[in-house]
Formats: sequence, structure tokens, C-alpha cells
Amino acid sequence: MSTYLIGDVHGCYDELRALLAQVDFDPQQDTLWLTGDLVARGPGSLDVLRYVKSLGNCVRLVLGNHDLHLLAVYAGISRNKPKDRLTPLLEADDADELINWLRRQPLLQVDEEKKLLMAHAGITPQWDLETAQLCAREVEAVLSSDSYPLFLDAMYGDMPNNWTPELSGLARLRFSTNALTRMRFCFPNGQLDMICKESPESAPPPLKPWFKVPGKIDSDYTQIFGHWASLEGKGTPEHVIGLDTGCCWGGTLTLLHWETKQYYVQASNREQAMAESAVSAHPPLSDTP
Ligand SMILES: Nc1ncnc2c1ncn2[C@@H]1O[C@H](COP(=O)(O)OP(=O)(O)O)[C@@H](O)[C@H]1O
Repeated sequence: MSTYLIGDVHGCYDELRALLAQVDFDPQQDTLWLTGDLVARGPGSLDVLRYVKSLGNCVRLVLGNHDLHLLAVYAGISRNKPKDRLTPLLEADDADELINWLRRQPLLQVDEEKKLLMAHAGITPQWDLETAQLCAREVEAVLSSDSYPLFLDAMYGDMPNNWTPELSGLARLRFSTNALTRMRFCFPNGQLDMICKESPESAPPPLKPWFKVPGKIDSDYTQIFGHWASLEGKGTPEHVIGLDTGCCWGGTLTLLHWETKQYYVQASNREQAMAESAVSAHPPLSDTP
């Protein structure tokens, strides 16, 4: 009965299966937490969704910005960017089923027994846990309703970037989505900065990584997030754990075994795939003049 937490899979299906094989993952006994961004960039988004959906109740995942973008592309609201490698998924016979399952997944996971919280980007310092749960539930309700395309259409954009309980309607939903799925840096008052993508060391003052701005979540909780591959899991306070280690960029896929606090990593297949495609693109020596 183990709890495994894995960072952003981003379509790296083979690496996901290899990592789960390393720990003898047993879907009948174990629980698998996934930090979101299951899809895009890596080659196997379709297989990842099929596999994770097939695992049923042993999975606790959260949606990431790329998962939301997929929903918008499938709804005809946003453009399918070739670098996301989503076409096989968009054209699959079971795409409808997969998309309808995906849009019913949460944006925040809370386990009171284990004192574990998980959101793709993290929990903005402007929210206490009750507000985070309320705001996540509001987005989840609209995403699982029939009017979800209206929300996806209004989701893009960086404003508003400051939480007040008076926020309402689509602006409130946009704030909550940005806070839970896209946030990296905040101003010292906790206001979101949606522009900076630098490393924490090179970010312009007064920006700080969200987890360095004093927040309102009790430090009894461990907060798990993904989204920020360039951190390589480093630089967070003890009770905040970043699990995205950039598998789709040639990094690794990281798993944390919660009960033992042991980490496992699986190297990306990307370098190998690129080397193989370079070899097959090269003309046979006998053909060269
Ligand atoms: N509210 C939103 N505003 C802007 N982009 C969004 C939003 N939600 C999802 N996205 C998607 O998130 C992805 C962001 O990609 P990018 O800016 O490269 O960041 P990342 O580092 O997460 O890959 C794009 O596919 C974009 O369409």
C-alpha cells in the first residue's frame, strides 16, 4: 500500500511505465499522484491518457495548463501547435471519451490524513486552504459542466493577477486557473506575475518564486507541485516539493515514494530517440558521392 507521486509526464509514456516498473507499482494496492501536464511535448500523450484513465480510482491527478490547453484545442477554441505533438490524440477514435474524462479531473488534491496538497503550479500565497479548495471547486464545476467551452474560451490571459474575494464570473475563474496551473513568480504581496520565466536567481526584483512569499497554508501540510522544470526540484522550503524534472526536455521523470521519502528517477528517452532519427535521416555511406 504505497503512495507514489510523479512529476509532469508530458506525453513521456515509455518513461512513465519504466518508472512505475522500477517501484513495482501495483494499481490494486498503491495510489499514484500525478502533478498534471500529462500531455503535450512528449511523443505519447495518447498512450498516457489511455493508461492513466485505465488505472481508475488508484490515481489522484490534477490538471495542468497543457491539459487545459488540450481541452481548448479539442473544443476548437485554440490552435493545435505542432510542437505539442497532440495530433494522434486529437484524431484517436476514443478522443471524445478521453477528453470527457480529462475535463472531469480536479485542479487541487487534498489528503487530510497524509497532510498532502497538490496543485500543478502550486497554491498562491494569497489563498488559505479553504479559499484554494473553494476556487478549485468552482473551476472544476464549470469544466465538468456542458458550458465548459465558454470557460475555455475565456481562460487565456494573465489578468486579473490579484486575488480579492470580490472577484466574480469569468475573471475569478481565470485568476483561479492561472494561480493553480500557471503561476511561477509572485510580487511580495502575493500578486501573480504571469510573465517572468527566468530561474529564481535571475528573476527581476521584487519577484520571488511563489513558495518564497509567506503564505497562509499551515506548514503541517506538504505541498506538491510540478510545472517548473527548470527548478529541477531544487530551492523550495522543506514542506514544498517540486517534482517536475523536465523529462520531455531530455531531463528525467521523478517519483517520490511518500512513505519512505525515497526518490526514483527515470531518464528521458529523448536523446536516444533523437540520435536514432539522426542516424536514419543520414544517407547510407554507399550513396554519398
Ligand atoms: N490561461 C492561460 N493563458 C495562457 N496560456 C494558457 C492558459 N492555459 C493554458 N495555457 C497553455 O499553456 C501552455 C503554456 O506554454 P508555455 O508558455 O510554453 O509554458 P510552459 O512552461 O508551461 O510550457 C500553452 O499551450 C498555452 O496555450
